[in-house]
Parts: sequence; structure tokens; C-alpha cells
Amino acid sequence: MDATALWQRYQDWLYYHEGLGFYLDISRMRFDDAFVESLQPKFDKAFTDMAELEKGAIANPDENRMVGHYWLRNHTLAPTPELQDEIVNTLEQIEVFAEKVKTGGIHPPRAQRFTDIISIGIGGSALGPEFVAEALAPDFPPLKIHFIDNSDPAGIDRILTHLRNSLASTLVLVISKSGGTPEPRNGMIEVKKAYAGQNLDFANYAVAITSADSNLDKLAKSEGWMATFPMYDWVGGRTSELSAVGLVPAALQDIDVQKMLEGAKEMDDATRINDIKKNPAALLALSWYYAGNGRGEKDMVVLPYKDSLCLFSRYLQQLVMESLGKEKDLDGKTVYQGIAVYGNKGSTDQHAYVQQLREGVANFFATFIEVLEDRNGVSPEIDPGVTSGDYLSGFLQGTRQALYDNHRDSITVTIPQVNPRTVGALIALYERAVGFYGNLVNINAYHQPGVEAGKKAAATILDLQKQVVEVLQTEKTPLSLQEIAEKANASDQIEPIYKIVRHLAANQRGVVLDGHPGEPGSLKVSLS
Ligand SMILES: O=P(O)(O)OC[C@H]1O[C@H](O)[C@H](O)[C@@H](O)[C@@H]1O
Repeated sequence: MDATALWQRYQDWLYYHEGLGFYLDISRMRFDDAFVESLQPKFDKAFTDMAELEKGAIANPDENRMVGHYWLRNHTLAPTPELQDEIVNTLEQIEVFAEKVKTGGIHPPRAQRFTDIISIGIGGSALGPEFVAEALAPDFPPLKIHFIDNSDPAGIDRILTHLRNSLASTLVLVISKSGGTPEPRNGMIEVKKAYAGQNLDFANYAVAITSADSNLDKLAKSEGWMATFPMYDWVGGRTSELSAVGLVPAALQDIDVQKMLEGAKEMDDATRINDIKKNPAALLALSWYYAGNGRGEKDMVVLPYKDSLCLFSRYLQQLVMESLGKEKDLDGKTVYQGIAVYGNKGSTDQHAYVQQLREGVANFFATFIEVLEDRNGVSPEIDPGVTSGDYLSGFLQGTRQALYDNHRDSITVTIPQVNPRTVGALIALYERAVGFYGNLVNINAYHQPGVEAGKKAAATILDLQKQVVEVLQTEKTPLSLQEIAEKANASDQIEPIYKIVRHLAANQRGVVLDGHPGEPGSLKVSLS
């Protein structure tokens, strides 16, 4: 296509949202009108199903749940007055609580103010808050946030060491929808021990965000934690950023949560229009479908050209891959759906992996996220008449062009500024696009059955570890791995047993390995 035709295509397909100053450009996706027409019936169904979902249909049939994250930013849409009240009341409670904490109305026993937050959570209970903190927290927030989002002891130590002199003014958010996920539970127990180690009563510092009656909820209530905020069964973890999960940490950092909700609501309104060309989420879903033939044949590379948005791709990884990565479709047919997502930020990635994108295997499409405002204020000149922002903008245009010239498609999302409204809008845009795409390919985008397999396998390993230690305690003489396996009634588990004892031996847990480390079969295992 020559430059004139491309410019025309750009104008024909450009979506612009006036209220948000938001642009979506899918002109560099090479679909034609016949393709769009061919998807129209699927979109008609997607629009109808989405409307039903918003009215409270059981859109997550496997878990028999409604899917209501859109109600969070427009409570009048929630299907019952009780739900509507709950949404309004929770938001009010969050704002009142955050204001009191920030102004010292609520303060820790031995300090005038809280200065820091440790936020403990994983997956949907971490990625949104992490993304938003990076994107929107002021340079000097009233409370500085630190995340424990894993069961990595060294990672936990790092945070606790940084905060060892300010634990007495650190508020702890424990975020878990189910209230039973092992990683946040481990983090919470370790953090609690650190407080006890400084003679601080954890309950005076801890806040739970979880579902009613979960184990975490019960614990928080029985120990009299500072506060508890609800997670609803109709909000999935990966779409929970605009529930208490994301709003409590955001409000505590002085991020305008009302503006985030406002931006999301405006985008929700825009993505409720039943016309592909006038609906930015539909345009995204259409582009994804085109790129990967509706089978996820191409990966989504997300390239925000703005440092503060660098966690957007990680956030989207869960939203897209956990929602769309499914073995079965809604009819029970094996389909192995999904779209792989990765990315970091431009122009940094141009010096890392863009080489492969430009010239290597063409198994992706790019999404550029462009921010029009370079910085708050005037930029110095780097060269006569040129700023670093001009460079960044040029790099984006250049990479987009270079990819296109080599038959690599791309989408460009443009926002005027990184602010609470535009971040809320981006979250809402991708939530809806994922919902539409799930519908186009006929999968349940709101459950995650595959995650359970890994969790169960991990639990089995921990049980096996207990058995192994019991065997070693009973026997008292060095044993081969084979002997341990037999005595533990786990003859088919020699390799996991080897890994368990190797791990225990590496961590001062009283297990000793004799023999050559490179020949595991020769090892003798005993207790020290
Ligand atoms: O918030 P939680 O219940 O602790 O869950 C945290 C995360 O755990 C999982 O395993 C799910 O796959 C995620 O969707 C979820 O966000």
C-alpha cells in the first residue's frame, strides 16, 4: 500500500474518544473489509452476550458466578439494590479510611503517622496495584508502597530489611480474594513474625482485603485487625483493580481513585456501543482475531513508550492469558486457545529484542502505547530544536514503520497523558476487549481451571516432604534415595524426593547428602 492509501486507511480506521482524548489506530493491521464483514455475526452475538453479562447473567458458568467488574464504576448497573449499596458503601469506606490514615486520624500506636505500606498478594491481588503504583503514585506519596508478591524468602527479606527501622509506622495490606492462597499467607505469616520480633502487635497494623468468611477474613476478625475491605465473588482477581483490591492501596498513595473510576466508566460507556467501528474494545478484539486467525497464532507484544507504564504488559499478561488460555471451549471441544503477551517498554526494548521482531520469526503483532505529553513541564533541548521526548516519539514512529515495512502488524493506542483517568480507561478497555475476544472464540474468559493443577502438585510435594523427613527421623542411618522412596511408600517419586532433600540440604534444615552431587543416584541421605 502506498503512502497516500495508508494515510487514507489510517483516517478510515482511526478511533477517537473525545472525552478521554484517546486514540486507537488499527490501520497497520492488514485486514480487509471482507474480513470485518465475516466477523460481524460473531460480534452481534458478543454484543448481546456482553449486555446480558452486564445485567447479571451467569457469565462464568463453571463457577456459577456473575461477572460484575463493570458495576464497580457504575453501581447503577448492578442487578440488585443490595449490590448497588454494597459498591457505594465500600467505596465510601475506602475513601474515609484512606483519608484518616493519610491525615493521622488513624495512626499506629507508636507513631503519629503511617509512612509505608507492605502490600501482600499475588496474581490479580498484586499486578493491578503494582501497575497503578508505578504509573500513578506521586513522587513523594504520603505512604510509600512495597510489594511482597511471592513466596520467595529472599524477596521477603529484602522488603523487611529495607523497612526494619520503620516497621512501627508501616501498614500491612493482606490482599487475597480467596483468602487461602499459599503465597500471600506465607508472606503474611513472615511479616507478622517480623512485627512480633519488634514487640509490635500485628493487628494494629494489618488490613485485610478478601471475600466475606474466607480464612483471611476470619483471621482478621478474630485478631481484631485495623480494617477489612470486601472482595466480591462477582469480581475476578484479574479484573479487580477497580475494586477494594486496587482502590485501597491507590487511595493510600494519594492517587485519585474517583478519577480512575471515572476514566473506566467513560471507556465502559464507549465499549458498550454495538458497532465495531465505533467501539475501541471491539476494534482491539477484531485485530487480535485477525492477527492470530482466532487461534492465538501470534503473540501480543506490548510496548508502552513511557517508563511509568512499564508494568502494563505484566498486568495484561495475566488479564489476557489467564482469561483466554483455555483447553476447552464453551461446548466442551478441545481448542487450546490463548494469546501470549509479553513486553516491557519502548524505546528500551529496541535495544533488546526488537531485532527479532523486525527480522526474525514473524509470530507476533505489536501494540504501541503512546503518551502525547512528554513530561510535566518544558523540556530542555538535547540538540538544537530537539528534546529527548522528540527522540522517544521518533523511535516509536520509526519502529512502527520499520515493522510494517517488513510485514509485521501493529496497533497504536495513544493517550494524552498518564493520569488516573487514562489509566482507568486503559484497564477498562482491555477488560472489555478480552471479554469480547473470549466470546468471539467461544471460551469462558472468567475462570482459570488450569491454575489448579500446579497448586495441587505443589501441595503433593509438601506432603511428600513430610513423609521423607519422617523416614529419615525413624531410620537414623544414611539411606539411598531408592530406600527413602520405598520406606515412604513412594517408589515412583524418586526424582521429587531427590529435589526435596537437595533443597533441605541447601538450607540448614538438618539434611546431609553424601556422594557426588553430579550423580544423584549415588547419594546417601541422613539427618545431621
Ligand atoms: O486473590 P487470591 O484469591 O489470593 O488469588 C490470587 C491469584 O491466584 C490464582 O491462582 C489465580 O489464578 C489468580 O487469578 C488470582 O488472582
